[in-house]
Amino acid sequence: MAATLELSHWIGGRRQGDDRPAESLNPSDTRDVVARTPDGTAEDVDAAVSAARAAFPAWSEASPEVRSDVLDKAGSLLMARAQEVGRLLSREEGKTLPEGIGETMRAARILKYFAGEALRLHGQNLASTRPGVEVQTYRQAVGVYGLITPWNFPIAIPAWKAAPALAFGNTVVLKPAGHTPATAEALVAILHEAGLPDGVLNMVIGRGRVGQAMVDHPDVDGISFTGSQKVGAGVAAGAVARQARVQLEMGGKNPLVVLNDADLERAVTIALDGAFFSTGQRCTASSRLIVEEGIHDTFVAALAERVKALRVGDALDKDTQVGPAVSEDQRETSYRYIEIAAKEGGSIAAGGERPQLEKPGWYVQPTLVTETRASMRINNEEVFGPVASVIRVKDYEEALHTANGVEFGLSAGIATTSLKHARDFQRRAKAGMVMVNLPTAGVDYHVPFGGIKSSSYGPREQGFAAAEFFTQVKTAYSWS
Ligand SMILES: NC(=O)C1=CN([C@@H]2O[C@H](COP(=O)(O)OP(=O)(O)OC[C@H]3O[C@@H](n4cnc5c(N)ncnc54)[C@H](OP(=O)(O)O)[C@@H]3O)[C@@H](O)[C@H]2O)C=CC1
Ligand SMILES: O=C(O)CCC(=O)C(=O)O
Repeated sequence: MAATLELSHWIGGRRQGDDRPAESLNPSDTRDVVARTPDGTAEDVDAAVSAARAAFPAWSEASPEVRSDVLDKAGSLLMARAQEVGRLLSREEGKTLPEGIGETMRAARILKYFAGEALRLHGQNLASTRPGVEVQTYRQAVGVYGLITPWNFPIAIPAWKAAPALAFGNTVVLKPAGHTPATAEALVAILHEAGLPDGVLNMVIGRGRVGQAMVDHPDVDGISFTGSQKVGAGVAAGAVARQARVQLEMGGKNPLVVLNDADLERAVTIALDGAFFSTGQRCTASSRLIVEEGIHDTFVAALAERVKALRVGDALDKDTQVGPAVSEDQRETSYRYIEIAAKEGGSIAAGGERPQLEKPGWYVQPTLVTETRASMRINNEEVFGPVASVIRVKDYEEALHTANGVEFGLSAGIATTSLKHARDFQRRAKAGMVMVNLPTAGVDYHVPFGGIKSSSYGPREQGFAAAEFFTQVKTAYSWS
């Protein structure tokens, strides 16, 4: 069994906190303690915010080249260690090793992308309505950002929040998810190794109260949060009450529409990927498969066969296609929804049972529930596990109506060979991201990411859009 890591907070450029009452466990084998960690308090948050505030003037006024170089170097270091960090990620979170290494590479590329963006931050020059007057806009750093991140992308999400914050001259306090502190710590350590000055990036490890203390802290200028809708709502309320900036990325109940004219093989493959890979623990997962009746039976039969063939197992085994759920809670949520769906009239076409594996882990058998109705709970509430449901519809209009008929609006996909329907779906799907003949999950790192309705709140994350949240605009007038 690999060694247990002894982690500490990062405050003011140093590791601090050697009382470690909390543990993160390997979900593939719960006998394996991945890390022992402190359980941070409001005092730790206060110390981290003070360090971030003290570091802000020098960092925000440094040449953008300095910030760019640090991010670029950190990206290179992370790429060089992608195997090692990816293995740690898979051991701690439970996604398969190729998924863990892939996510680590994605984080490295995000760091490099924002190294470039640091140099591209720009404003505008406008003609004034008054002759002889010039108007310019600038984007400037805001101050101290609190980042609250989830466990399902334990390195990519901290990277895509921290990299733009740092690139544009802000300083940061990161609170990683309680289930995955070790992976986040690897990122923070690499950024320091790359030359990040003390106090620019701080990390306080601990449970939800650490996040709450950041939301309530009067010297935190903005909060970026990814996680559940329930916690997100409280984060927004707390931040808005004291006029802090806030950005939330929350759940999804993402539809994949499959039309009669779809390429069957492609439709099945994208449904399998979108619904079950990464153990279905993606806010972009294709959890509702909305299938036109002419292709319904063939599609369901072909997909059920592929779902049954998925190999569930230890995330680090080379044959594993679906790793465990991150925690006992997440495993039980999946089985609870399978039971609810069956009680409400759904039929289990694949999975449903508990896998019998030797290792004590939080495994879930990938499950396909068919014959469901749009009104059922399985089609309205986020499960966040390898569970997908099928809704049969009579035509495209009913499919679109069903796809749009939930409170979420993150990602939506369609499998079709009809240009007309593809373009119409792109226009009319009520979602922040629309995919044609592609899985709803698995997005690029250099373009905006986010949803509408209850899925997201505030400015978009990632790509060029990240400057909106992590800078403030100043308008300058001059006459000469
Ligand atoms: N949109 C997405 O990508 C994600 C969605 N989810 C959804 O959320 C469900 C539950 O997952 P869970 O991990 O419990 O998600 P949470 O929303 O509880 O956790 C997300 C982050 O918020 C922190 N947090 C918890 N309570 C507070 C609080 N009161 N104030 C500030 N921060 C807080 C968590 O800390 P800690 O981990 O220490 O509790 C974690 O860092 C999942 O089943 C899924 O439906 C989950 C993860 C990602
Ligand atoms: O689908 C993706 O690539 C990103 C998903 C994501 O951000 C999430 O699940 O939190």
